[in-house]
Amino acid sequence: MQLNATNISFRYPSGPWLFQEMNLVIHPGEIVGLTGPSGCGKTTFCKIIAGYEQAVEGKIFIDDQPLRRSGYNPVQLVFQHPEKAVNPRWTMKRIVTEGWTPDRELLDLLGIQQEWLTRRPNELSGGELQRFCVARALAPGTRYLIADEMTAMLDAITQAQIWHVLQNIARERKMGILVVSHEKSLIQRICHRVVEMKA
Ligand SMILES: Nc1ncnc2c1ncn2[C@@H]1O[C@H](COP(=O)(O)OP(=O)(O)OP(=O)(O)O)[C@@H](O)[C@H]1O
Repeated sequence: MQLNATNISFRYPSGPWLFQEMNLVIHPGEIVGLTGPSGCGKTTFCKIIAGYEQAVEGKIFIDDQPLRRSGYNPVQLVFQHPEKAVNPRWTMKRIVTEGWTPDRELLDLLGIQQEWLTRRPNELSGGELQRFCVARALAPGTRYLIADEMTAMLDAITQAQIWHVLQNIARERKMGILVVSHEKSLIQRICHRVVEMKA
């Protein structure tokens, strides 16, 4: 029932190997930290395990099955910059209901105000927008959430609120989370274990 990245090697065309034969397992409900120096390939690795980028070598399995290329992606990726992840012309209601319809309880837990739903992305702060990206990623079909510097731009209170919700969901739904962060205190506080990538 786990997410299994096996022997993953990657290089961008004509670039050096970013990583070779990297292995990572995330169990259901497990919160795993991923740290490493800037440029070592953390974001690239996240894109590979979410199926956004193809590994040069190696495979991603969920429950021993290769990651599906069609239908709802059980591995959802949330990036640092929410403005790059939304259609600027859509209303927030349309954006957050793109893949599923979060209930009011979840929106409340994430601090999403009703009146924001009729706005467009440029009428919200980065932190407000990121709450929508988190809600959008939490459909019942999400088995693993990949949080790539997801709360790096948020103030401490908003960050704590979002992680509190995600820790509860991870426990209740047995959803695994990969937390990429340069913030040691965040990693120490919420992760069950940490994987370190070398330069
Ligand atoms: N599309 C691309 N084409 C070529 N090289 C790229 C591309 N995207 C990233 N890189 C390079 O790959 C390396 C790894 O980038 P990546 O964003 O995965 O690192 P990272 O560990 O997440 O860094 P940071 O901690 O600074 O966010 C960097 O040297 C980057 O310049």
